[in-house]
Amino acid sequence: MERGKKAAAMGKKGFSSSPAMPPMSLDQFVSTMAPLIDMEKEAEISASVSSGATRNLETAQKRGSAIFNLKCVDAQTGLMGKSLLEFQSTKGDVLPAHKFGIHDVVILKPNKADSGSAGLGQGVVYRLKDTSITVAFDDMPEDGLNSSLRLEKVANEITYRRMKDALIQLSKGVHKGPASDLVPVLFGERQPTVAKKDVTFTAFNSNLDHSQKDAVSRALSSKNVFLLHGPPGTGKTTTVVEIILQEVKRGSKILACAASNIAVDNIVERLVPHRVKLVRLGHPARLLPQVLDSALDAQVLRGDNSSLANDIRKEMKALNGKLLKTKDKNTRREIQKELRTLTKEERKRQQLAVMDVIKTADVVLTTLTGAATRKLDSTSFDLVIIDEAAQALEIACWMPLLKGSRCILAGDHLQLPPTIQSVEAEKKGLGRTLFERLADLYGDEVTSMLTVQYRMHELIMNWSSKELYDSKIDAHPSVAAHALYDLEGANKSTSTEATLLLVDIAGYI
Ligand SMILES: Nc1ncnc2c1ncn2[C@@H]1O[C@H](COP(=O)(O)OP(=O)(O)OP(=O)(O)O)[C@@H](O)[C@H]1O
Repeated sequence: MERGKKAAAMGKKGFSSSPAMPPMSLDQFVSTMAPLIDMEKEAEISASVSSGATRNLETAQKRGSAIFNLKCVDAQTGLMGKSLLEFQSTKGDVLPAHKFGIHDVVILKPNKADSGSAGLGQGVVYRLKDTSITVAFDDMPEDGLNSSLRLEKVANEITYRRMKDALIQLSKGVHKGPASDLVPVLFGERQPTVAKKDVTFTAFNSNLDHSQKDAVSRALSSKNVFLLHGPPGTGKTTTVVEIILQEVKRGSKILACAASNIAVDNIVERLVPHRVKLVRLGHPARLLPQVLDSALDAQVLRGDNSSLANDIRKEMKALNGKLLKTKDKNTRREIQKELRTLTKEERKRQQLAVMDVIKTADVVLTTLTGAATRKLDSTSFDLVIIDEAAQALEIACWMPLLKGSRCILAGDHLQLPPTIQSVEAEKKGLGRTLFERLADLYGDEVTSMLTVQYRMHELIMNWSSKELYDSKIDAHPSVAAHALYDLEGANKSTSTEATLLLVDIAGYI
């Protein structure tokens, strides 16, 4: 909401929410961001246990970043070979107060283990109820499950390492590689360009409104960068999906990302009915059940190389059995040699299986952090699309951007900014997004704003339209006058008839 206030106070200067800042050079960006990423990492670490500052378990428990006195009540294999372990409290029905969330990375330890001790396994929170927590582990922890246990939340250091790596790549100057022509445009050293002829297209979605069609056409014409500015409910994701479909039709290979897993899954779900060749990268515990079929792990399991790897594993199991029974030194040496060869072959087959899937996909979808996976090291893309770009740190956007020669960012920098833990890093500019920076740098030249909203009554819309969007937003007739009592099962009454009630809360908070 801070953004809204800021923009309103500034007198509606179009799509920029902050005073125009001088363009930032690549060198300035690198030198400003490096210490800010460290500050943010420290802030996150101090809010978790296991790695870094907070070694005091009592404090961790009070803060909710460790849950003690757990028992394992169920162990199942699922989610493409992952082990799903369910834990409940040994001390009562409801788990103690905690701050664990779905998708958090956690370590399982014996209840009484020292704070610095190695855990029984590391996994990802898959399901959370008042009375239990289910964690997905890559491998079943070998022992210790029958004793009293605890879970510790781990700071997600991989994200910071990957952001730092992207910064290092940028600092070296990106003269080669897929993004070599894009980087100078995104730092104002070279002007953005567009196709000489207007691009016409036949829409897959016949309901697109005029602002959505115009945005798709401009996106298709852009040669390096395009900003899709989507105020609330104006069909930003609907438009992103249309752009992806049009680009696939043109033969582009696309990397589509967003900061959150849910936003990525949202795009996957909308592409699947169009039978696009796509793959969703990411830990299966973090994906919506309805997109699991598109997951890399699921597709790898269906591939030829994967079944070969499976055969090899069976062969290795048999050889290991033989090894246990054999006493003769020469025979043992022979078996061990064969096992080493098979291990290499199995790893190669696994890698080939992954590469096959990625190579044949027209659209690869993942989170921004996921785009830095080694699995994509040798893959480049014609287009990188980032949804929710105004809620993502700029440095996080660079993880996918370094893999492509063109980019489209979709978002609304007049809504909530990215969440930042370190107050100091925020003050020093970590939260200034690439979307906002490019909107300041190039404005209308690279931006289209969607102007029809499909979500709210026009009375609700009018305030934000007037204060933030230059009164350019219209309510679609299907929602412009819809009221609560129009909902199925709702009765007409004074409270369902009112559309907008302003309550003065002065004195209440
Ligand atoms: N051209 C259209 N005709 C009819 N309905 C539409 C159209 N475009 C979008 N919608 C509907 O409007 C709603 C919002 O669309 P979408 O999720 O694409 O918007 P968004 O801008 O990404 O949303 P958010 O504000 O949550 O970011 C959806 O229910 C979608 O089906």
